[in-house]
Amino acid sequence: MKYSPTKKIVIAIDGFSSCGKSTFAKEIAARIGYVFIDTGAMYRAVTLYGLRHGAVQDGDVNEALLIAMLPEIEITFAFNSERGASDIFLNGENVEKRIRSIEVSDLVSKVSGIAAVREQLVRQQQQLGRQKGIVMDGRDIGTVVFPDAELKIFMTADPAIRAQRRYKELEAKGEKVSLEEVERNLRERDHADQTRAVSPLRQAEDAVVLDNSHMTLPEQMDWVMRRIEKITCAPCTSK
Ligand SMILES: Nc1ncnc2c1ncn2[C@@H]1O[C@H](COP(=O)(O)OP(=O)(O)O)[C@@H](O)[C@H]1O
Ligand SMILES: Nc1ccn([C@@H]2O[C@H](COP(=O)(O)OP(=O)(O)O)[C@@H](O)[C@H]2O)c(=O)n1
Repeated sequence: MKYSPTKKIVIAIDGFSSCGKSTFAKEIAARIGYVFIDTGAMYRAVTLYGLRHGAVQDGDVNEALLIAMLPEIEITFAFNSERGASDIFLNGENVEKRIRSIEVSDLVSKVSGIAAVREQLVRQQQQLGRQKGIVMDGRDIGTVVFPDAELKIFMTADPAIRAQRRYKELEAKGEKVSLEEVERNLRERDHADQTRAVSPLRQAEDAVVLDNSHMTLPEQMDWVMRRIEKITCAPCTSK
């Protein structure tokens, strides 16, 4: 059936690591012609910058140094038609692949716990979504970035299934990493993201929970399109 909306909305997708938020958000955006923004990529890009410029070293983050570097960091997006999603650029360089390494994954939750980093990125995220028609995924989208989002989804999946999915993805990309390392990274990040002082990962009160442990992407799409249509097409169906 053709999707004929009468209004544009903001769709906020939050949840645990590697449960399929970006895959889902990308598919939704393609289906209804929205912009998709992966906010995790933004925290990863700041982490990569810190690693390259000595503010993130030996598994630790020099907060003062990284904060001083923030004005030098420019993050932009450009649509990549081959991937069907936007690639992320760090000061003009396409870092879409670089930011997915286990080295960045191991440090990103330390960087994302810094209030000044969050302030800068949240401001940019709010700008990107000011005209609506956006699907954004992350950890604090429904709680902090867009507390008034019309549709909020909180995603989760069995931790062993999530680790297996991410492991398969990294293995296919040729990254030398073990399943144990991936599991450990997921566990540590989920813990750090849920317990940090600033904007911790939590389910917004008005979010709908989606556990996709045993769901395929087409099943998820049926689930979400019913909800999107209800919100964006309500006036037309009541005529
Ligand atoms: N419903 C699903 N069933 C099986 N695998 C999935 C599903 N959704 C996503 N995946 C796979 O799981 C991995 C993590 O997905 P991703 O979208 O990157 O998660 P997140 O954005 O939550 O970190 C990817 O390899 C993706 O292809
Ligand atoms: N809105 C967001 C998005 C990500 N993050 C941080 O960035 C990290 C990487 O996010 P991600 O979405 O790329 O992680 P994956 O689920 O893809 O592994 C998370 O573990 C969080 O520490 C955040 O704090 N707030």
